[in-house]
Amino acid sequence: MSVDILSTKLPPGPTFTYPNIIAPMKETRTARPGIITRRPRESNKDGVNVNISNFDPNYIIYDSSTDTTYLRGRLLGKGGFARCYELLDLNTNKVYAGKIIAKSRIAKPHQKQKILREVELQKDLKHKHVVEFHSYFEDEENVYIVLENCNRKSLVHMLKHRKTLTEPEVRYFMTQLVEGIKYIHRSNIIHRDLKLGNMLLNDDMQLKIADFGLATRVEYKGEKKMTVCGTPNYIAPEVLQKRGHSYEADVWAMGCVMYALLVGHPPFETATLKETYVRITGNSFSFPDWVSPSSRNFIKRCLAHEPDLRPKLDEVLQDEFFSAGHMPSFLSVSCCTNAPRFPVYTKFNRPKSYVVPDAQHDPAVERITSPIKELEIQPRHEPTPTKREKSAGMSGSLGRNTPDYLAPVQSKHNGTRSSGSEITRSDRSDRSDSPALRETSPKPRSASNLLDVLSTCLDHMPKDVHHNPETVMDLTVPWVTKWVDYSNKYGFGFQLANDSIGVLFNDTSRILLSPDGRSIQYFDVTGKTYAYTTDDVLDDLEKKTTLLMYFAKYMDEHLIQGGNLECSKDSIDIASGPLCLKKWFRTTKAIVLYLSDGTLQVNFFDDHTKIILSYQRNDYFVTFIDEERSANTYSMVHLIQDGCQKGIIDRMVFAKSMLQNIVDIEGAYI
Ligand SMILES: Nc1ncnc2c1ncn2[C@@H]1O[C@H](COP(=O)(O)OP(=O)(O)OP(=O)(O)O)[C@@H](O)[C@H]1O
Repeated sequence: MSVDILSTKLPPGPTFTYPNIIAPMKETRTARPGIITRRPRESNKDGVNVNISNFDPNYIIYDSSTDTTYLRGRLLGKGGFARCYELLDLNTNKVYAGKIIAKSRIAKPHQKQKILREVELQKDLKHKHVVEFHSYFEDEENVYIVLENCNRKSLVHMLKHRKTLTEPEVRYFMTQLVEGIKYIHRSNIIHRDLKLGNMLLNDDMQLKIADFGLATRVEYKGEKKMTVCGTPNYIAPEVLQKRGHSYEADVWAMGCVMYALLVGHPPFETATLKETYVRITGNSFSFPDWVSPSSRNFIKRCLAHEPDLRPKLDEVLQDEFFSAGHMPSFLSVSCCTNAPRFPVYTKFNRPKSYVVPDAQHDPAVERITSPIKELEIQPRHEPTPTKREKSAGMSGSLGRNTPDYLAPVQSKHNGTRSSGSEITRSDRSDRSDSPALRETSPKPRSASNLLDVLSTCLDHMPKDVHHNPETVMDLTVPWVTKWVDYSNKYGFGFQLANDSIGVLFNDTSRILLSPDGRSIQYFDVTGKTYAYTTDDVLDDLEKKTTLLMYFAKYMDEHLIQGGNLECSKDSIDIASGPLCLKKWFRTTKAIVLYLSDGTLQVNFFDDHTKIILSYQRNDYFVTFIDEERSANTYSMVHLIQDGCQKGIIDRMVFAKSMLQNIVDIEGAYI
């Protein structure tokens, strides 16, 4: 809670005149249950989902001045005067934060004054780092201030869980705080109560400066304010000493906020107010060892005893603290409780200028002037033959192109293998008599080869089996663990089992964030690849990189992994580059995902089961993820021999028709 400290001992500040803030108050009343004629909707016109179960249909608040009915929802917090609740506007279905102040609590004139000042100063402010004012009204019992909803609480709550924040997080919040204060000062307002509790967070982890209850307007250039107000731990020495203060008092508080975020408590905090004030006026504070030199320097600059020596807000973002070191482009809400893992950052040498040859196809790379590193996509090549393959006389693509077990499959297909006989490894070495297969199967990872193998498997496996075939353990299956289809606007986001995250944009370019979250690869529409780090994003790829981060954040916060299928983080890069989603499409039944290593995944909409067909360790496998999200992988060799349940076979048949589509559309060599 903020307090007008020492206010009883000091002469009052400039007299507050009732500002012409709101049109003369019209009659308002709290509506009674039963007057709602419109059923709350589950989403508003911005497409934002509203959880209507959070709102009490029996608690209705009515603003007759605008004929707006609100439902009261969850309690967001309590202050000295106010209780703040989520309010659902039934006209627009938008959720706001409503500060509700009981009139019985604001009987004294200065209390009412505080509220009016807050409204007067905040009502015209519009900035992404300042809580937006929506409306103000009264009824017989309460005063209501309706504000932008910041439902991730405040930096106080975050610090309570986390104790201290990492330097990149502090850089992220401080940059936003500076932007917000710069705007407030440009509007001739001094906030005078900047502290962690007044730094609110919305769902996107954007900082929003709140609580203008102690703010004041500077009426003329050079005006000094005399009222002693603020929150003890954050109050500037010139305010305390009544020397007259101005915007610089906010810069001081900014230094206190940054110190608190890094160290866990404000710089002058002591057990008593008196001792705190002695420290503030004596400029006595120190840093624990772990605070970096650039953080210390910046905090020291903000905490200069003389206001004129503090940095000017227009310049602060050039301070080394902001200009060097990692600056996250977004923070996940999980940061409220757990420290994020940030990459180790390396700086690349940027060539001075570079223009992508036919950038006009790709708006986001129209003016690439500073690619960090251009990588040509290597033509897909076959892996070098293994020793075993060499000694077996197999070389290059021929040996690889015919997977071990296909010879017996083929011979069974040709009627040369007696039914029921066991398929063994030694059987499979007899592959030289399968030329047809070789001709139609140019690469083991190609869609056409997978299609052939799958067809053979389906043709020959026993159909009336009720038992589960032998499962394969210890296999790294590449698959899409999460996806989000935003192709009506941007593209298709996906997360792979190795934790890499990517987006297949509508313009056919692709972007991929490595599993450790450090490096990004961008594949433009012509197939050129650009590699850079999250710390050093190519200017012209900022938009797509930001979109990638939004997709990542969305999937992190809203989606659960589609099955319990473990995958080691670094184990599924393939010879031709990092694993990536190559194609996707939907049917009415399923979504079909085709990966760059030739893996086909089909996610069925009705029961959320999934089938994954992959080529691993020279064999083909079928992975089935059931309704309970539990995964089992079978070798196609075993399936041919032992069969499997009808449900799996049906899904394999469907996958086959999807694969046929891919081959028909894209050609055999995709
Ligand atoms: N826009 C908002 N969105 C979400 N929560 C909010 C919002 N505004 C305020 N709150 C919550 O409500 C609490 C009370 O609000 P606030 O501190 O402004 O009340 P107050 O009584 O005017 O404050 P003070 O005691 O600091 O004078 C805050 O601590 C915060 O948790």
